[in-house]
Order: sequence, then structure tokens, then C-alpha cells
Amino acid sequence: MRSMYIQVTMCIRAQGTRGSRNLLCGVVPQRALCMTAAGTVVDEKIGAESTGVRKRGVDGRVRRFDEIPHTGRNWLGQLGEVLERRSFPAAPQTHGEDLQHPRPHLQKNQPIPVKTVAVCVALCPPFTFEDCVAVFYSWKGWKCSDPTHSYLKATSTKNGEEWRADRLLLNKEVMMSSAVKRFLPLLDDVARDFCRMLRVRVEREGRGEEGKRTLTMDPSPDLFRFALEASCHVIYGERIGLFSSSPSLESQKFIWAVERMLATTPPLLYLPPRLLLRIGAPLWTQHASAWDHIFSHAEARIQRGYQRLSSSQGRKSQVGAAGDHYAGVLGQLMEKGQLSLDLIKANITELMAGGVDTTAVPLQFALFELGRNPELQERVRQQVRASWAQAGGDPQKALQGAPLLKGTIKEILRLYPVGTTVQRYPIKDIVLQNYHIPAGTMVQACLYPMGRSAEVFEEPQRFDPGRWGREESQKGEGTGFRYLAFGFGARQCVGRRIAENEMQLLLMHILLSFCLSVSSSEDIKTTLTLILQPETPPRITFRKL
Ligand code: HEM
Repeated sequence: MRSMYIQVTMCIRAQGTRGSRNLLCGVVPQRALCMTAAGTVVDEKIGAESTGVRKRGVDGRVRRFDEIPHTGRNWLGQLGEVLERRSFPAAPQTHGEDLQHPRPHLQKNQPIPVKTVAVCVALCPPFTFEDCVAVFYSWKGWKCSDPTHSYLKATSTKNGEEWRADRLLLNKEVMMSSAVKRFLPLLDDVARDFCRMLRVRVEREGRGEEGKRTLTMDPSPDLFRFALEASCHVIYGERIGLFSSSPSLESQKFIWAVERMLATTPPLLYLPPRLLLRIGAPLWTQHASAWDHIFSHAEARIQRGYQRLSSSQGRKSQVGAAGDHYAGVLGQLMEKGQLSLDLIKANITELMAGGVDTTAVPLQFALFELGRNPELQERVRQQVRASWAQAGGDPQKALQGAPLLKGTIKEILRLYPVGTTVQRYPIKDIVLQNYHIPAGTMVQACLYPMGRSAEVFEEPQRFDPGRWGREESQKGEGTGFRYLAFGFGARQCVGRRIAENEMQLLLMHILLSFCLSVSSSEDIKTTLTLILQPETPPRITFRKL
């Protein structure tokens, strides 16, 4: 058996098999169970029939789904218990303890992988390589089915091959290397502007002698603006001016809408349905109006896209030359015209909604980790400087020559996975940890404890961007499925290339311009709302280089 294990949470038998990762969850749990250590035996019968994975069991019997040990409490009780403790302790979790305790996720001082109703039952036995293959290759298309928005319905009703065909078209504009080449300069522009703005701010508000001033601040609001500006630039092909001292009213309204949408999502997701019916109306109204604004923002961009497209076609027919201006993902999709308009709107809106806090938050953690590891910071900076000098201003070349930057992002997402779980509903019955898991059960790979498990990573508590380069060179036995921060396979994060490049470029320009430090090297306490984030945003000291 391959030696790779990942931590996995247990499963909720779901009434429906559709939900959403980023948006509202349409899954109502029928029951909540917690899986404890079960060894790694899988019997031939169900295992072979359902997953094709053949393993020999100790007692030759695959245990039934309802044999999975659980707390015996209903999900509401469990939710109450989980809600009492809203943060992940920084202390490492030892895998062994996990396995012995019947309710490990509810023990004091143990990391709780997730906190939704659906996942408060989570737990983490080791998950084998074959299990991973079984889960991630038996994907099923599912998307948000928010009934209020026809755009989302356009995607939510698609499943299987139909969904996949659309996704492959979208991948061409956001995932493939030719697309990355097109949008990378746009991200680079925004990252450079961010640093320019920060330099001015440090000079104006910082302390110390001129030219070497330092400024200590909470960068989280600026990082949020950076992520929104970068997303708009790549997706709509236009800047919305969030770094200016007086952004337009339209931009301010848009940022408000995105903030509101993100802030109101967790309570709407986590409140039990009955409570939601009683107290959720104002929340829902705010949430819906925030979405309305985000949709109307997208509509306006699409209208502009049409105008741009028709004028460039007009030019083309006049002078016979193709317009060479890159008009963002939206422009590309419209120009190609392979997806229906509803699908373009749905995908664009989902890209906008999924792409802001998911990158802004890991950037906070990255600045903190680089700040509290000064020697390592210097090593990354040296590599970045050398690569930047050689690249002659080409951001793509500069990133290629600085693998430690890529390692920094992977390391941040290992320790602080912004989405704490990856979920699948297997389309066929499978066997996990010797338990029979019926088709349609929500199975969650739990990234937080996996990233901190000594069974999976050597010295898991050490922030070591170099580990990923070493791992590449030893590819083979047991190295797969360690990096699941963006999910896996056909359903993996569609914004992955945007996110990776956006974060690397910003860190690159920051390291070229500033030395980072933090006043305390104590671990950051984290909390889980919709995503994993710092309980209190870390304050970072920026010293101009
Ligand atoms: C560090 C940043 C990010 C992380 C860690 C992350 C993580 C994830 C994960 C784990 C999934 C589910 C994948 C799976 O089930 O296999 C996902 C899906 C998704 N992400 Fe991201 N994401 C990030 C940034 C972004 C950005 C920047 C965008 C948009 C520009 C985005 C848009 C989406 C969308 C639209 C989906 C749903 C894809 C689908 O179901 O087809 N994400 N993301």
C-alpha cells in the first residue's frame, strides 16, 4: 500500500447531492456521524465492486455506514458544542491522539477542521492513497443552486459531462498556460501599484529618517482592496481605482457589496434552518441586495464588453486587423462566444465572488510568516532579486526563477488552508477506512489537520517553503495528494492560476521594496467563518529598502 495518508473528515449522508463550495450550501444533513480510527482494512467485496481498489481486510468484513462511531448526539447538539469554540488552537494535533479518541474533533484544544452544520462532525482518520483516488476520481458536478438567481441556476442545473464541457471552455481562459501568459501582466500592474501606494504611505506616515522609514500597520484592508482590484483587472479587463485616495462612488459601492456578501454568508450557512427562518430575514435581505449589486456590476461590464466587441469587429472589418488588446476573461469568453450568455454571467460572477478574500487572507498569513522568519525572508528575497534582475521586467520569467516564492504560497496554504475542506459526493458506493460509504454521502478531506500532521509532513510546524522543491525532486512514492489547497481534478479551483500568480507577484514586489517584521513571533490564532482567517489580523512592520 502506498504510504501517503491524508486526514479525512467524515461524511454526512445528504438528502440532496448538490451544494456549493463558495456560496450557499443546499445540503441538509439527515444525520451526523463521526468516524474514528478504523485501521486501514478494506474488504474485497464492496471495495472491489465499488472502487476497484482491492485490499485485504483483517476480519474480512467491511463495516456498515451506521457502524461508524459517532457522538450519539443530534447535529444541533454537536453544532452547539462546536459553536462554543470558534477558533483553531495553534498547537499541533498529534495524529495518534486523534485516532484513540471517540470524539476527537470535540476535544478541548484539538483543531476543529470545520464548523458548518455539515462538517461539525468532522474527524480525521488516516486516509490512504487509494481512498484519495477513489474519492477524487469519482467527482460529480455540482454547483450552487441559489433559487433567486437565474445565472447561478444556469450552472447549477448542469452536471456530469455537460458541466465538464463548459468547464473545459472556461479553463482555456483561466487555467491554461496561454491564458496565464495573457493575464499575468495585468496582475503585475496591480501588484506594482499596490507597492507604490504602500511606499508613499510608509514615507508619509512612517517613522525614522527619510528614505528608511518604517510603518507598522494592519495590512488586511489594503490586501482586500488589492485582491478585488486584481480580480476586476483580470476578469473585466479594467481597473476600478481602489488604490486611489478617493475611489469612485461606483467602486465604493462595489467593495461594500462584496464585503457585505462575504460577511452575511457564514451566518446564513451555519444557522440551523429553523433559527434562520426566525431571525434570518434581515440577513437574507442584505445578502440578496449585495448579490444584486454584484450581478448588476457584472451586467454593466457585459454591456461594455458588447460595445467593445462590436466596435473592434467594426474596426476589424474596416482595416482587417485583429484587435490585440486583452479585454480580460470576460472579453475573451464573449469574443469566442462558445458559452451561453447566462453561463458567462454565472461564471464571471462566481469568479468575482470566489477570488477576493481567498487570496487576501493567505497574503496576511504570508506577510506574518515572512516577518517572523527573517533569515528565511532574506533567502527568498535574494532569490527574487536575482530572478527579477535576470527577467528584464518579464514578470512570468521572474516568477519562474524564484521557486521559493511558489513554495511560500504552498507552505502558507498547508498551514493555513483558506478553504479547510475539499468535498465530494461519490457517485458510487466506496469504502473508506474499512467503512462502507454509500453513494451521495458528503465526504470531506480535511486540510487543516492534514497540513499539520507529522505523518504527512516532516516537521509540520516548521514554515519551510523549500520543502516543496525538495519534494518535487523526490517525486514518487507517497508524495501525491499532499497539496490539496485548491482541490483536485476536474472540479479543482478554477481560479487557481489567478490566485497563485496574484499572490506570488504581490509578495515578489513587496520583498523587492520592503523588509518585513512582526513584534511578536507567537502563533496567530485562527478562526473559521466562511474561510480560515486570523482571529485578529496581524500587524506587520514595513521598512523601506
Ligand atoms: C488561495 C486562494 C484560493 C484557494 C485556496 C481556493 C480553493 C478552492 C477550493 C479548495 C475549491 C474546491 C475545489 C475542489 O472541490 O476540488 C475552489 C473552487 C473554486 N474556486 Fe477557489 N480558491 C482560491 C482562489 C480562488 C480565486 C482567486 C478564484 C476566482 C478568481 C476562485 C474561484 C473558485 C471557483 C469559481 C470555484 C468553484 C469551481 C467549480 O466548482 O467548478 N478561487 N477553490
